[in-house]
Amino acid sequence: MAEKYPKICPGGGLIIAWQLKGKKVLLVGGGNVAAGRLVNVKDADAHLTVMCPHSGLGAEMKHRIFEEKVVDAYLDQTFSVENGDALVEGYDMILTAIDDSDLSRSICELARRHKIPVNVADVPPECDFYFGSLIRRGPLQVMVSTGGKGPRIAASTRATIERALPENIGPAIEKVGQLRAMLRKRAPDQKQGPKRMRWMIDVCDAWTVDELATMTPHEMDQILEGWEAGKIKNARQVRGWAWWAAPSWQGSKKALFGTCPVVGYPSPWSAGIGGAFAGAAAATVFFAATSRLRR
Ligand SMILES: C[C@@]1(CC(=O)O)c2cc3[nH]c(cc4nc(cc5[nH]c(cc(n2)[C@H]1CCC(=O)O)[C@@](C)(CC(=O)O)[C@@H]5CCC(=O)O)C(CC(=O)O)=C4CCC(=O)O)c(CCC(=O)O)c3CC(=O)O
Ligand SMILES: NC(=O)C1=CN([C@@H]2O[C@H](COP(=O)(O)OP(=O)(O)OC[C@H]3O[C@@H](n4cnc5c(N)ncnc54)[C@H](O)[C@@H]3O)[C@@H](O)[C@H]2O)C=CC1
Repeated sequence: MAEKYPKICPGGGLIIAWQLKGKKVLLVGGGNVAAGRLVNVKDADAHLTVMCPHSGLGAEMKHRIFEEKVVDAYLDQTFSVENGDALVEGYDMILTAIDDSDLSRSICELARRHKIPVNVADVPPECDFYFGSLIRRGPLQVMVSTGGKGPRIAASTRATIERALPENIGPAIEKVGQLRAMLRKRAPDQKQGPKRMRWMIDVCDAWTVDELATMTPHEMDQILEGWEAGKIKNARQVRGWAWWAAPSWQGSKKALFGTCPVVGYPSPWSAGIGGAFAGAAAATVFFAATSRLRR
């Protein structure tokens, strides 16, 4: 019997989209790993301070600090535990990416005392959270984690997922965001929540990713005209004959007759049709052969 409720699988981490906008992050270190952390936290709009002596900065970190200027504060100094309390004061998150695990552990203890969440790149058991292998397509974010067990496998799994993503997934989500905002304006009442959600689910399911990605504001208005009557207009109804020439239909043609971009096997449709023909041909040959034997 199928489980009624999802099974609890202990031993994982909590995968969440932590909102860091404007939060103060201290990053200690300036090598390649620190440069990777920088991308992660700046993608989340954090206020970032980098602490690392100038002589220790790698090429990417130098570029980020002095050319791209995405680092909000740069402190040209080494972290020392003697004045550690003063150094960590006021931060919302601390990240270390240094080649000194004793110092990493000390920074970790300091952060705990100050109740600041901390990630220590070289001492996984001490971390409050791990980083993962990431995909970013506009508003879409995918993270793969192996709980620290196999970072390389996290990266290769991420690459597999990346290849499976529809090309237009980012713009499609942007457009859905706009449509949702327009719907909230048209139907702002809290009590309409369940109807709003049902309607959004049905619209998202009725339009393909390519169709959503190419939706115009005028088409959104047309879809919204169906809201009061609880009607869901799909792309063919909104676009009429133009739909047949639209990129989404070209995409559907590819799905029917092309090859799968992930593993390279032919589309299930053409494979199915081809398989049926091949099956029929084989059966005919078999029948012909056996009937000849019978004769
Ligand atoms: C715990 C964690 C740190 C944290 O977040 O706290 C951690 C820890 C460590 N990694 C080490 C090594 C390698 N790390 C990578 C790659 C990545 N590592 C990443 C994350 C994490 N690595 C966190 C857990 C992630 C998870 O859940 O799986 C990724 C996913 C994201 C990112 O770094 O931003 C990024 C891929 C990004 C991408 O390409 O998409 C490779 C492969 C490569 O470079 O190609 C190798 C060499 C192969 C190997 O060693 O396996 C070592 C040294 C071990 C030693 O000294 O022997 C430690 C420390 C230790 O394990 O003790
Ligand atoms: N993805 C991950 O999480 C991975 C983690 N690691 C671990 O992460 C750590 C950092 O790796 P890399 O960037 O390759 O090392 P790296 O040796 O290139 O860089 C270390 C950096 O720390 C700085 N540093 C050292 N002591 C400091 C101090 N007291 N205050 C401020 N800055 C200080 C150095 O100047 C240098 O910029 C290593 O310990 C490594 O084992 C390694 C590979 C992957």
